[in-house]
Formats: sequence, structure tokens, C-alpha cells
Amino acid sequence: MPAGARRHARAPLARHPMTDIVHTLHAWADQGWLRRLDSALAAFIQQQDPQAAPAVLVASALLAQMEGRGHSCLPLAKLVQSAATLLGWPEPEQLELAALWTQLPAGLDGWVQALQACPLVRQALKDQATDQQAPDLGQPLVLGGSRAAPLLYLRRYWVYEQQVASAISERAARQQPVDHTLARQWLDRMFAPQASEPGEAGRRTDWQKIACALALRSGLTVITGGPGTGKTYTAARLLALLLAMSPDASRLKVALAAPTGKAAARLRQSIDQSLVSLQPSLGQALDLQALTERIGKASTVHSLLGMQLGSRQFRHDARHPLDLDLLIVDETSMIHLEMMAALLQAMPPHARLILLGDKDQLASVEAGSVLGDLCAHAAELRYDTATRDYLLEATGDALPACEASGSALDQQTVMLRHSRRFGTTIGALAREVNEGRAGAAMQLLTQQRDGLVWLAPQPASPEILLQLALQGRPGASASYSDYLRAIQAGPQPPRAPDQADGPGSAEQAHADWVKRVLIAFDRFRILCAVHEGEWGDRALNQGVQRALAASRLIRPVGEWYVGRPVMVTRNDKALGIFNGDVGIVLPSASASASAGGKSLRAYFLNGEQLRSVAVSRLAHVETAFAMTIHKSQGSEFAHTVVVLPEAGGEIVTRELIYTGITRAREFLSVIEPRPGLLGEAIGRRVQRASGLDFDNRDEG
Ligand SMILES: Nc1ncnc2c1ncn2[C@@H]1O[C@H](COP(=O)(O)OP(=O)(O)OP(=O)(O)O)[C@@H](O)[C@H]1O
Repeated sequence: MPAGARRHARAPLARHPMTDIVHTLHAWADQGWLRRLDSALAAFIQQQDPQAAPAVLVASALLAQMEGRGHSCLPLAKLVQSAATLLGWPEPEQLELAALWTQLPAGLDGWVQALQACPLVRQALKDQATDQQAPDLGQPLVLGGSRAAPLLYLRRYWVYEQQVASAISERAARQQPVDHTLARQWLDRMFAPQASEPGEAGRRTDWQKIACALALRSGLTVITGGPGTGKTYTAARLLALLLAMSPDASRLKVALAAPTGKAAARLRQSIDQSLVSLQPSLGQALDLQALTERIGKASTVHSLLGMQLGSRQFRHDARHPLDLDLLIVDETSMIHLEMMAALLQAMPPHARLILLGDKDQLASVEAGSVLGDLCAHAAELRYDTATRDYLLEATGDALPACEASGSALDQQTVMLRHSRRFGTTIGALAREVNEGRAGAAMQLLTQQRDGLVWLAPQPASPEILLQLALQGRPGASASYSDYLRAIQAGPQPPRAPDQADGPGSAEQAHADWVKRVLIAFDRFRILCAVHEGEWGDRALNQGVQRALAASRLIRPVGEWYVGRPVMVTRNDKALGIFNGDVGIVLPSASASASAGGKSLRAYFLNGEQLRSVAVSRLAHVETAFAMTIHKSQGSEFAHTVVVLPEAGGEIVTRELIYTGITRAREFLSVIEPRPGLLGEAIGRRVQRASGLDFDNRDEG
């Protein structure tokens, strides 16, 4: 019991059959319906407050359960409306749930009253009179949200949400002075006038240009868009623009970051490429090469913040802010609530933060769906008059009309709408999936003759998948044979054997070979929705390994063998490898040189940078012929195979399918173990419960 919490007087409650409630919750955990952690929270609450009403105990366990599934709170109105729907429980569990429900309040008010009567619950309903709001006494639970939509939180998620909501709103509202004339001159040089699309009235709005103009005037800009809509292209122009308009450009400190090492390296690479392609249109006016050199390497958000081993704390926080003026973060959809709170705390007040990401992608594995919440109104153009006037002056473009204007955050949010990478079938398929049009998506998959997308014929068997892994399919030949052939080809013999190092050396030839192998490996990947079962990544990894061994393409003798793809499952700062990094086991340069040498290393490629670790030092890795769609975020593969499970329940959702298919750069193959699974998944949307709300904070 938090110190002082008991001081809050309340009317004595009738005794409830609480022990039964906690027993029931423990029994549900025994059945695997809840986690042990979930029922343990209810038991803890009961122990700390023996008078806690049954509704409080049940709500605590279900809150913990929801948090484990990535929700940051328990939406009580939905719980009361239909607990079975909220939890996604099948029939046997539903019957038990209904039986328990007879002991619980029938209406929302009853639940709220029970929670309000419990001293372990901090009262923080937004529309509650201030004198009724309980002070922070370290209560483990918080009742937040509003009276109409009350939300129950674990304390720390409530705190993170409060921090994120106020930091985002304050940052978005913090205006910086802009020289409109100068801005317009530079923007016109960087963005050619847009051609109008056939059938469209007038000129198409150049949202990339709008995003740059908005970023000039505020401490925060959120740029969302599907794959290939030019998020990094825009960020590169924005960098150049800020440099061009900065009174002291040589002092501007810029950093790039992303949630994974791979995504960070991709961000850096594509920013560099965009800057190179921009130089001709700027001529001598701006030295973009100098800018590129000043940016420094892109890092993971973890390492940017200064991850401390065995601790949730980072080296950088509000008291020790990051030393930078501009931070560009890519793949923001993968950033969870706790990490976003830490990032915002560590940003110096004067610096600009640019968040890039695809709002429709899967949310982070951990609790929160921050980018989705930030972009809740991105499609609606809720720009107010001040924003519209500013944009007209700075860009010369008038925005399309909209019905309502929004929050400070809405003023700083831009959705890019035109994909340049997906002019083809994959793009059309991604759109149909995103809009929930299962019939149209199936039609594209089954009737398209261009071979870019393909649905495995029924009955789908794991053999079809193994064939794809070994040979690809008609129209899409990329497969694992590509990288295995590259391994077999071996390093090119050094051109000048007497040269000790330099471009012709044996070491360089080895490094070039390793890069060729790693690049070829990224031409093909199997993505699963789940870990377990016949269609999960664990079984498929074994199946693919057996099939490649049977075809004599690999020789898996023991744990470590040449050609084993591995995925890191835990960050290891000392080794410089991070959760989600994918590498390949190959002989080291010295082992290759002394034919028959046994020294194996795992090689990882981040952009152009090659890193290797002796396999004996790798404790936390898994084989990575097949990986989950979750882990594939931030990566792309020429030929992507998306495999659905026979029974995936609520986790196989539209967002998961969209994320999987948009990992395909050129070719997509889809396997559904029984007809109709894909359609069901497209129809299933699980929106994460969250109380992040930016509408009422503008004064913030
Ligand atoms: N306005 C533009 N004019 C010409 N080419 C563009 C423009 N915008 C983007 N591109 C090109 O389109 C491709 C995709 O752009 P970019 O990589 O920036 O998209 P993205 O949204 O970051 O994609 P992803 O989410 O897949 O990383 C790149 O080759 C880029 O150079």
C-alpha cells in the first residue's frame, strides 16, 4: 500500500467473495487464458486492499492482460459492453467469463465507482472536479480518460502517456520564426512544380514540400506515408533546407536514428542518395557533400539515448539532454510508448524533431501505438487558418479545404500520399488491404498475370514453401539459392597477391564477398505471422534448413555452419549487435585464406558497414530463414513470402498483412493454409487501446 493512500476515507464496503474471484483468475491463468502475471496483479491488489471490490480485482488482471498484448490501458466502456470481444476469447472462455460477470456491476458507473473507492487507484479522470482528483501517492493503478470513456492504467503507462502527450503538444506548438521569402526561394529550387494527375482538378498538392515548410516553423513535424511515398527523400530536402536557412549552418548538429540498426543504416543510405541527387538542382549555392559528412552515422534510438546495461534508464534524459539541433527518426511506428517518452524527455527544448513512419504498419511489440495515435487525423487535413496562410506564403500553394481544424500536433502532421515505389500491383494490393477490401485484394492476388504477386494454389502445403525457398517460382526466381550460390563462388582471388592491403588485398576480397552474400540473402525472405505451429517461423526454419541440406546447398553439422542465417534476439552493446540484426555465418578472412580453416564468424551489414562477431561469442541468436513479420519491420526483400498460420486468432490482422506485403520490393508470394484466411485477416482490425489525446492540450 503506498504511503498515505489509506488516508483517503471511504464508505465501508460489503464483503465480497473476493477469494473466489482471485481463485478464478488463477484458474484462468492455469488454463493459459491469462498470464500468471495477470492473476498475480489481482492477488497483489487484494493483498494490499482486502476490501477491494471484485470489479477492481477483475479489472486489474484484465488490465495486465491487455498490457501484455500491447495496449497501454484497459478501456472500461468496451469491457462493460463486451468483455469477450475486447479480449477476443473463444467460446469456452466466454462461458466462464459470463459466469464471473454475474458477480460484477452491470453498468459502467458501477465499475467506475468500485475503482474510485479503491485507495490503490489514483483518480485522474479528465473531466472530474480537481478536488476529487487524488494526489499522486504512488498508487499502482490510475483511473484516467474521461467519464464517458474511462481508462484504467498501470501507473507507469499512465505516466508515459502524460509525458508523451504534453511533450508532443508543447513541441508542436513552439513556433520558430521563418523568413517566408527565403523559404519560398529554397523550396522552389528543391521541389519542381507538380504535374497534375489525369482526371484530377488543378495541380496536385506537393505534400513533400508542405512537410518541409511546416518543419521550418516548429519543434516537431510528423511525416507519415506508405512505402515509397518519399519520407526519406523529404527528410533529405528538409535537412538541406535547414542548412540553407540556418544563420550559422556550420554549427548545426544533426543526428539520424531508427529503432533498429538496419533501419538506421537504411535511413542514412537513402538520405545520402537523396542529397547527392539534389545537388545538381542547387548548383554551387549549397555544399551538400559537406552536409553529408557532418551528419555522422545513424544510430539506433537505444544507443542514441545511451542505453545502460540492466537498467530502464538512459544516459540522456531531461537533465542530460542530447547535444543536437535536429533529430530525424525513421520507422517511428516501431517505437513504443516508453521509448517515445524517453526520447522526448532527452530532446533539448530548442531542437527540431522530425518523426517519419508509416502509420498503417504494425505497432511496436511493446505497449503503445504512438505513431498511429499521433497520426489519428493525418488524412483529414485539419489545418487551421494560420497554418494555411503560412503555407501559402512559404510555398505558394493553397491547401485543399477541410471541415474542421485540429490540434497543434495536427498542424505539424503531414501525410504523403503518392507512392513512387509501388506504382505496380504490390502497391495496389497494399492499398486494398489497408482499406479493408478483402475481395479486391484476393482478385489482385489471383488474377494478376504480371507475376509480381502470387497466391499459392490450394491445398497449400509446406512443400510449396520449400520449393519457393529453393527455386523461387515462375516470374519470381529470387530464392535462397541466390545467396548460397554467392557463398559457393567464394572471394575473388586478390588481383595483386603481393599487396598487403588496399583494394586488391585478400582481406578486401573477403569483405567484398561477404557483402555480396549478405546482399544476395536479402533477395528472399519467408515471413510468418507466428512462432509456433506448422506455419510458424520455428518449424519453417527447421524445414528450410532440412530442405537446403538435402539439396546439398548447406551442410548443417552442429550449431554453427557456413551459410547459417542468424537473427540477434538481444541487444549486446559490447559486441555492437542489436535485437533484430540479421547476419550470416561464414569463414573468417584468415580461415578462408588458410584453406580448410575452421574459424567461423557471423557477419552483419549495416548500410555499407560490415561487422563480424566470432560465433563462440553469440549467445542470443536464432536461425533466420524464416522470421516473424514483426521482426521484419524496417527491412525489405526483393521476393517476400508471407505465410499465414492455420489458426492465428486475433494477432493475424490487417496491419500485420499490410506490413508483411509491403516488405516486398519486387515480388510477393502469399501462402494461406486454408482458403479464406487472408480475407479474414484483412477484415480483422485490432486497434490498440490508448488514451493519447492531443486535442485538449493546445494551451499546453
Ligand atoms: N518528389 C520526388 N521526385 C522524384 N523521386 C522521388 C520523389 N520522392 C521520392 N522519390 C523517389 O522514390 C523512391 C522512394 O522514396 P523514399 O525512399 O524516400 O520513400 P520512403 O517513403 O522513405 O520509403 P520506405 O518507407 O519504403 O523507406 C526513392 O527512389 C526516391 O528517390
